[in-house]
Amino acid sequence: MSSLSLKNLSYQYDGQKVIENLDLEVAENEIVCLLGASGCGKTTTLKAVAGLLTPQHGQIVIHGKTMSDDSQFTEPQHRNIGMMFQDYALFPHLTVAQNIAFGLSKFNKTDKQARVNEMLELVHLSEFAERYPHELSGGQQQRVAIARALAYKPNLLLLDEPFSNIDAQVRFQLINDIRQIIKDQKVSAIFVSHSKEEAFAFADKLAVMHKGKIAQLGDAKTLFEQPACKEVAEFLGQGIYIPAKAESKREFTTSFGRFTSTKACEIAQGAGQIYIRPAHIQLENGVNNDVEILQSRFIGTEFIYQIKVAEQIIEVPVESEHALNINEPVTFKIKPHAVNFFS
Ligand SMILES: Nc1ncnc2c1ncn2[C@@H]1O[C@H](COP(=O)(O)OP(=O)(O)OP(=O)(O)O)[C@@H](O)[C@H]1O
Repeated sequence: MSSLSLKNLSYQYDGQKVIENLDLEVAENEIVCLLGASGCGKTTTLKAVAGLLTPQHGQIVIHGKTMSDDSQFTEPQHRNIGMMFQDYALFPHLTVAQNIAFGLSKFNKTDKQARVNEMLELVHLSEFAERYPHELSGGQQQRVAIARALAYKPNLLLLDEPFSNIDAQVRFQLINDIRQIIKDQKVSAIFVSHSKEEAFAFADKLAVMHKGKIAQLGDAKTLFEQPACKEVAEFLGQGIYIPAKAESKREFTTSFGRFTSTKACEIAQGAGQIYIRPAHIQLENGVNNDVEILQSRFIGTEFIYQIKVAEQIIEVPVESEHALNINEPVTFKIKPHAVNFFS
């Protein structure tokens, strides 16, 4: 059974369509990241799942129970969902232990104390039980928030930009810790982020949103290597489009020469474009084939060259030992890789 199933979900604010016929399935114990450009409807989707707004159309099913469809609506407090938002929303006048105990009103005193202790241990904050939120670091506050969200054993956890206030230096350690906590508790989670690096580190699957729909759902490697559309390709990493003709599923002709993909591209047919990421570009001194070096900078182990090619600008790293002589002609080559072709 899916943990969460969204079917044909639509939502509009004052006539402005934000989510349109959105479908999404989250499996049990799976962490899915809603990823996409600002304003594409990520938070609105999360709020609809939480029951904080009422979709105009569609169905929301959590663990086999319909929470919302055209004829019914379950209030947020009856959805058994844990929520965590970017400001953590801890109660400043309550201690860490009291914050975690907050949602446990249905537990008796002994069970409540046992569950709070269990959660404190889980997030490694037992010795901070009597502190107040302002006496904790950002990462510790966030661990309290996750402990509170998990304390009453929710069916589903919703996290909106949970790592955005965390210092970059500790962020990835914390992401690993919290991922492990969620996995240990065998809860499914939907997580909203702007950052693909966070999504790659935290989620099992990514759901890239575009114009109120899920453009593609899959694991990070699949989305990165086989994006279903230009929006997904571009969102997951910068690149440039090179006009190309598919001679077969593997052979492509471009103005930079003939090129063989390392993997068959099933949709390749006729004239189109291939999407080239910096890692697929090889620059070397030789004959200039319509590439212009705009800038170069040294960043330690490599040089970064900003180049203009096919009327687009891209930054390409080159290891120091292969540094270019930028006063001489430069050749643009496409390295062997699994091609992304768009017709
Ligand atoms: N209460 C509201 N009233 C009217 N429009 C709203 C409201 N909340 C959000 N919107 C609009 O709905 C669209 C989607 O908003 P949403 O917050 O879901 O986007 P998002 O993908 O989470 O964006 P971000 O990444 O910037 O947080 C945006 O165009 C936003 O301006």
